[in-house]
Amino acid sequence: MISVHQLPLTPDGQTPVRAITIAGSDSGGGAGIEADLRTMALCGVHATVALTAVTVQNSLGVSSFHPVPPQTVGDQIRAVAGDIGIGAAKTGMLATADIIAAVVTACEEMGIGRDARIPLVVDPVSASMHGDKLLADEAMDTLVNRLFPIATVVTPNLDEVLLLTDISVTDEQTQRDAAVALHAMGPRFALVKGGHLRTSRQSPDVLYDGVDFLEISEPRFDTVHDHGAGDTLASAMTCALAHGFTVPDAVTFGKRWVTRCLRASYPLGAGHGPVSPLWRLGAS
Ligand SMILES: Nc1ncnc2c1ncn2[C@@H]1O[C@H](COP(=O)(O)OP(=O)(O)OP(=O)(O)O)[C@@H](O)[C@H]1O
Ligand SMILES: Cc1ncc(COP(=O)(O)O)c(N)n1
Repeated sequence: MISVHQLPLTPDGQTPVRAITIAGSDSGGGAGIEADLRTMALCGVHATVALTAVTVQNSLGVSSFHPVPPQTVGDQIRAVAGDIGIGAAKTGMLATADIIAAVVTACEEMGIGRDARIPLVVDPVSASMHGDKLLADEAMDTLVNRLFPIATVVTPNLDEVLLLTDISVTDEQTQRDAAVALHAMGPRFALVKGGHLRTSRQSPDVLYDGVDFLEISEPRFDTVHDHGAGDTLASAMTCALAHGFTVPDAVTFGKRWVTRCLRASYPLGAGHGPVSPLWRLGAS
């Protein structure tokens, strides 16, 4: 039975497991790299970073963003993987086609990807929860043609599923159909998140490996404070992979983790507050 307390914390003075998040910064501290750093720290993982973009963002939305030069994004991955070493990698907001291409090149060089030593979780972030674009329209093809084929697992939400596959997920069957269509794009596993399936009292996520489906379901919370849920799930999965879990076990761990973080989410600003891993510190 996988529990949210399962990942071991490292004793003082010893080097913990390491992971990298390749993602954008959220100035409001709810999603993006800031969410990844919180979850990774509280999963006992030393988080390293390849920053892809600076967003101007708060609880009400994203007003603008500024991409980091693609060469600098790739060089951050090379610098970290070549010295510190990483057990697993995660991508979030990638902003432009040129950044995606630079990430793919650096991952291939450093042994990151589905057929390499270091597993790669790809959260194909296309827009914020407020509907503000975080990926250039023309970058979708590069995401699918270059990044998906090297992904260990892709984790789209239902809006991203619609953009990627033209499938509108409304029930279990269409969620499975979408997982099959996404798997055909090249990742080893496709995870279709059911967070936006508001008709259900559950929040079912479906994982597909080309043969078997695994449905991982937890209770649904009626809350508007769910900012950063997707990043938190993907980061927790990345931590579990860095600790040596299989992909199905990492997804099960990540799902339990994000559910616990949704239970602990809090209001912030006038809009959507963030999911919170701070419960792990023992406050609630
Ligand atoms: N209201 C909710 N109650 C329970 N679980 C939820 C809820 N909303 C989302 N989840 C779960 O949280 C995880 C993230 O799902 P979601 O579909 O919200 O991703 P996302 O839209 O990419 O998140 P983000 O808001 O960070 O972009 C999934 O495991 C999903 O099932
Ligand atoms: C930098 C960055 N990365 C990802 C998200 C998606 O998160 P959400 O869907 O909760 O807005 C975001 N808003 N900002």
